[in-house]
Amino acid sequence: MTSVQMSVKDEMVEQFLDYASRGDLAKVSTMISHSSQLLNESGRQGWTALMLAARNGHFDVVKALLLNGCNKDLVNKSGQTAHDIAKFWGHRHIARFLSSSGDVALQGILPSSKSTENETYFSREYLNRMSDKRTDSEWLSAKQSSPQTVFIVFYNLDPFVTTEPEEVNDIQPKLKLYRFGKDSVKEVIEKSDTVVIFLGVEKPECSPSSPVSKEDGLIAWFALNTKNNPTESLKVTASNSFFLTQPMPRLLMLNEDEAGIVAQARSVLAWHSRYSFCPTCGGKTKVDEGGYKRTCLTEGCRSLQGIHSTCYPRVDPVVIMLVLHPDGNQCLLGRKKSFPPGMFSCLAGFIEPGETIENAVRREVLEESGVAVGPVQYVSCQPWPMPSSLMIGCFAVAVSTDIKVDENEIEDARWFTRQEVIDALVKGNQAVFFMPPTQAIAHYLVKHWIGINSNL
Ligand SMILES: NC(=O)C1=CN([C@@H]2O[C@H](COP(=O)(O)OP(=O)(O)OC[C@H]3O[C@@H](n4cnc5c(N)ncnc54)[C@H](OP(=O)(O)O)[C@@H]3O)[C@@H](O)[C@H]2O)C=CC1
Ligand SMILES: [Mg+2]
Ligand SMILES: [Mg+2]
Ligand SMILES: [Mg+2]
Ligand SMILES: [Zn+2]
Repeated sequence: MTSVQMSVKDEMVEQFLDYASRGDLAKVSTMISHSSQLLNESGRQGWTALMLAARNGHFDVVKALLLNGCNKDLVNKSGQTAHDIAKFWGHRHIARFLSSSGDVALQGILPSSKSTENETYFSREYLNRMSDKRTDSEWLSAKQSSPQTVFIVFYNLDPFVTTEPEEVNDIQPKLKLYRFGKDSVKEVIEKSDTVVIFLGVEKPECSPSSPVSKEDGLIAWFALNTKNNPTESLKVTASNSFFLTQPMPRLLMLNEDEAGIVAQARSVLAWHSRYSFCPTCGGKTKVDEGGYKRTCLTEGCRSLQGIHSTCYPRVDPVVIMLVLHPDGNQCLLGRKKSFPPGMFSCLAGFIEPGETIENAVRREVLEESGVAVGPVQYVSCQPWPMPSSLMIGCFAVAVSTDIKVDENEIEDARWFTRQEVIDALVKGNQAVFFMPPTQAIAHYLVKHWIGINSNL
């Protein structure tokens, strides 16, 4: 670097520190937008802009510097942080603000947390689960023999579906679950490898046109799964009907009501297919409570004492997060090797035992992208029956912005501007990159961020 270049840079730093010291928010913001490196520069005695603003009580400037990602832990030549300086000079509100780890400033990036329950694909409850009926074996067997009862059938966890007649010629026809009556599945139910579970009863408001049952007015639904191809034994009348192999992405082609039913049925049936024996002693188990419990048959087995957590279907919590840049105008998206070329999505990861949602978000983002995260805000969730995850969707604000990808887990991660994201949502795969389909919570999170921040 020549001495001329050095002095230009030094002059810029001096200017920046002077504006911060005088509390000139507009000038400070303009200079940061041109050169974010200024944020952590220091002048005489190692004083940074944050220290000078804190010294002179300029709260707005302190906030803006933190929002833009400056390091509040730097010390001057006397070993003081900006927090120490604010405290010494009696600016208690600034000291408090700095000691709250700057999260308050970063919270400004997040939308206000109105608690609205947002519906996602796989989350609609078409059935009332009526868990109290699961232990009423008489009621359950009466319902299994009722002509109004609906059975849905899975073969190795693939549901039997039919195409809507008028949509057969569409490029992507909508799929419907094939609704069997008791006589059509009788033979399959009798096979020893078949597992039958009770799903619930139709909510009257969801299915006003359905006939009501003679006994108690309730239309019950059951699901069954078999490991041997049951096609020969099933009585099917519709022509365009088949087992839906390759669940992803084809499970996303169901209507919203039925997607919710599949989320419930597939996850519980997947649990049965993976936990054939007692996980504690390896002994045989019996299916109880309408398919919602497997009880070990070995006398004295530890699984029968205390908390019976191995006896009930499991759900794996997964965090999925849209990480927002401290400038509020970019978001972090990544891609796994297995994604179709050009697709980027939110980062995601399994929550580990003994971990909060917020800490799992911070750990997974750091592991996969090298980006450090501050505040985290829950947005919405989505059951994901592949086989039994609950996707917990969050916004998170980055406190560092350099990316270092963990190539074992993902192939690439990048900051995308709001405009690039809008283009991807509007133009689909004609844009620089494309997003997962609308049914994925990743898509929902991105759209929610754009919607919330747009001035439209
Ligand atoms: N709905 C949506 O929009 C999206 C849904 N998802 C879903 O979220 C889930 C998790 O995302 P992902 O990024 O893969 O998670 P992670 O980042 O946690 O990485 C998963 C890998 O970690 C290992 N692993 C560690 N702990 C577990 C555990 N408790 N259960 C299973 N695997 C574990 C597995 O390795 P190994 O297999 O070698 O044992 C697995 O391949 C996936 O099921 C994915 O389908 C992801 C993105 C979007
Ligand atoms: Mg991970
Ligand atoms: Mg991951
Ligand atoms: Mg993980
Ligand atoms: Zn056991």
